[in-house]
Amino acid sequence: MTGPGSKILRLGVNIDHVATLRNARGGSGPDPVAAAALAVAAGADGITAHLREDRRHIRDADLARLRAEIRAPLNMEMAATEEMVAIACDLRPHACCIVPERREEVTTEGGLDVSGQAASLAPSVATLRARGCRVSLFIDPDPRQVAAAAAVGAAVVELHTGAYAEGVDGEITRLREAARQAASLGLEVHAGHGLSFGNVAPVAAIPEIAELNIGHFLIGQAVFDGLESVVREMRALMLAARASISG
Ligand SMILES: CC(=O)[C@@H](O)[C@H](O)COP(=O)(O)O
Ligand SMILES: NCC(=O)COP(=O)(O)O
Repeated sequence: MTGPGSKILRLGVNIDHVATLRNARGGSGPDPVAAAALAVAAGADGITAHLREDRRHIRDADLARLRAEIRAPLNMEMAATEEMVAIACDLRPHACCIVPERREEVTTEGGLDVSGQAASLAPSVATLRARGCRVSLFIDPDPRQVAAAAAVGAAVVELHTGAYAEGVDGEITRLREAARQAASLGLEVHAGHGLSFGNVAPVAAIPEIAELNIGHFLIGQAVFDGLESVVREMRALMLAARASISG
């Protein structure tokens, strides 16, 4: 098939908030690695896990088990700190997505300021690349940030969809334009944050986007429908939206 709708669209399932539930009681369940296995069995194309500096959800041992036990690409989200770069170099996940982190934040509130921190980010990107990781930068859909991501040597940008999910005016246009710009610079384009059954279609229909990473909604909805069912439904919605734009 040719045309814009023929491009690949993968679903990466973020299992962080299975670990949030586990950590609420300090025991071993629910197990985020078992959730990852179920998600993959239901059609997830990859697993995303964010090792926060404060270890509020995913822990080092979870990542080691995800790497050893899950037969799907692992996308490790991380801050660009010396500690995290060393862990990623040891773990060698398929991809490393560098995100901004503020210890007191409830969630990842915005994208990385790549243009303002290019000098400090470039060595981390180079180190991770040298270890064979595909480096992704989690950025707002801002033309300056897209250009800076290409300039520091990233292979991928993940566009932060949080403002879009909150209904900010004009955000879908910014996402479309940023995706087009990134693809024209040779970057692979991903997107994620705050996506749900109700808002995923317009983002999935952006032809340059190759991957969506979705977590909080899927884990929450799984309480009602089961994890396998919500992963299947999300993939179906994404692929239907993408098919709707094929020429
Ligand atoms: C970077 C990102 O968007 C995800 O990691 C998401 O933030 C889930 O983790 P938190 O809810 O801890 O931010
Ligand atoms: N990078 C975005 C991600 O992994 C999932 O974000 P969310 O769906 O948990 O908001």
